[in-house]
Amino acid sequence: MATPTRPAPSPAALLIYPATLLLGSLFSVISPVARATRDSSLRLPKSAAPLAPSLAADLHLSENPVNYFARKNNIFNIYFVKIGWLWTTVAFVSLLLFQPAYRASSSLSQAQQQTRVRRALQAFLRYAIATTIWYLMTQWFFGPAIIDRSFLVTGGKCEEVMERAGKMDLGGSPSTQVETLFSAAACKAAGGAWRGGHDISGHVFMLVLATALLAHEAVGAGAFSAFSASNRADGDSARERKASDPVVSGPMNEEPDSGLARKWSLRLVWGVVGLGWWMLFMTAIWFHTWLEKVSCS
Ligand SMILES: CCCCCCCCCCCCCCCC(=O)SCCNC(=O)CCNC(=O)[C@H](O)C(C)(C)COP(=O)(O)O
Ligand SMILES: Nc1ncnc2c1ncn2[C@@H]1O[C@H](COP(=O)(O)O)[C@@H](OP(=O)(O)O)[C@H]1O
Repeated sequence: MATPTRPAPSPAALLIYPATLLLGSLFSVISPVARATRDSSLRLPKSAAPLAPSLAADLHLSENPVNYFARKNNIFNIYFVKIGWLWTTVAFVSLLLFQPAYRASSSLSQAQQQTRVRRALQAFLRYAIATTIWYLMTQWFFGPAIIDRSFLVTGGKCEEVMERAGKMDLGGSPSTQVETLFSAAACKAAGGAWRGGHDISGHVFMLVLATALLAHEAVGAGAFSAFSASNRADGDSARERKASDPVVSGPMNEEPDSGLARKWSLRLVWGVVGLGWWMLFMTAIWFHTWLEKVSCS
């Protein structure tokens, strides 16, 4: 029997992201609570309010809205999303350390050990690529991040700071000035308003990337463990197989895994994925325009 070492999750599963954004956006339009929050807290011209939640975000008007998740200072935003890549990294490392699919051990044949090391390296490469993409899109791209640059290219600017820059010399090197004016974080820190352009949601981008990466890895690692367990239960037929067959790189003759760490690492990963999905849904309801949300998923 061939061993399904890493069943690939179906690409159709990715449809959950556009579906989530669509559902959140619909909810934001039809929910009386969402409408009431917008109408009372935005204090924007009535015609502009439903179309411009990101404008409200810029103006810091969503600090005490009715719904807890519509607040920028909600605990999940501060301690989970704002340091989301750290959570992603911790969850990913726990998979690599504790899932039998990646863990080499002395009780395995050499061929099996090599297979696991190769698998772990491939997983790390996937993580490194995702980390690089996240970094370039949201943190730094030879200066301002790609999301910030796309905002500027589409006509956005840091309004208050631009005005002040017109009145006085900012000092420093030319690159310091560019950093000061052209990144969303620097603009908001300087008390400016990041307004006018197409503001792709960094939250949506990061949450989609992180949850897809972790879920993809967890499905493979979980299936490997389940297969391993079912093979151990079926001991007689497993013993009939050739333990040293290097082609069959599956887990049928492998050591019993250290159950607790394996279970908890999967729980951590699915916890991060679940909370990530929930925060994505909240962003879809309370923040950004339709186009800004959809353009980064
Ligand atoms: C060319 C090949 C290079 C290979 C490089 C590979 C690197 C591999 C390993 C390197 C280890 C990196 C470890 C990263 C550790 C971290 O977790 S970084 C610190 C944590 N920081 C975050 O998680 C920040 C997450 N937040 C954001 O990105 C933003 O807040 C946001 C969610 C995008 C929202 O943006 P706002 O402006 O706040 O709206
Ligand atoms: N689910 C969520 N919960 C709380 N705040 C959110 C959020 N999604 C987006 N925001 C806030 O909305 C603003 C735009 O975020 P983004 O462009 O990343 O989607 C950010 O404000 P701040 O930059 O003032 O923190 C961010 O913190």
